[in-house]
Amino acid sequence: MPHRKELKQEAAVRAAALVESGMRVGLGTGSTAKYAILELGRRLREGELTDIVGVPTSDASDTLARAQGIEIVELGTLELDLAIDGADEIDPNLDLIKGLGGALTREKLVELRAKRLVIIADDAKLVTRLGEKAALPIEVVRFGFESTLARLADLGARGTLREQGGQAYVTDNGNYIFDARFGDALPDAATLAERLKLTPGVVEHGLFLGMATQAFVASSEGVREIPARSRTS
Ligand SMILES: O=C[C@H](O)[C@H](O)[C@H](O)COP(=O)(O)O
Repeated sequence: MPHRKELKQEAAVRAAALVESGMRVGLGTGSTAKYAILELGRRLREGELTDIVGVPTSDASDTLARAQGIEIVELGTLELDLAIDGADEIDPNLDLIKGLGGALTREKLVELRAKRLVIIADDAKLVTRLGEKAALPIEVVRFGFESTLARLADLGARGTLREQGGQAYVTDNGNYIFDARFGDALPDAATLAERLKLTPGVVEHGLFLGMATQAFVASSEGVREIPARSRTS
């Protein structure tokens, strides 16, 4: 039976095959997106691809992509042909929870500029309802974060401020992350997403609704393509 790492790699290779010479590509973050960046590097080195530029969604992906010889450009107002990224949960509509790797804000900024968002994952990420397994990461500014967490509690969020090495985890943007739970699954994800955006102190949340256009999900039976659909946001 293939290891999770191999499944992630298989899904990533399928998505990276969609990249053509001359494309502008959003580069995701995490243990699955890493394989897509490595595969793009391989394709460039072996002459299968030329002239692509990448917009990374984290400092880690920026460093990895540069090491792979991918030309990096600023997001600015660029329109991207394609973005490839992992996810923490994928529901049957291709709505997602993202941000376990802490990169949700830049991921959303980059992936909203992409004509297509291709999600890569192993089958452990598939859920019937968002929030079944993963907490919802919410990025909050550090200033007065206690009062922001109190506002989130008023919305029904229970959870913890993310830590790393005994210290509060700090994102590439200098903020904290609150990993929120809302009971057994999220209530209405669209309503929750709106409320979170209206909460002072919240920078971004990990609900990616109507954004993914396609997914490659790997299991021991192979890679299943969840076909393209149009974006609604
Ligand atoms: O902030 C991190 C991202 O949203 C990742 O894409 C997500 O956490 C999935 O990561 P992984 O592929 O490591 O499971």
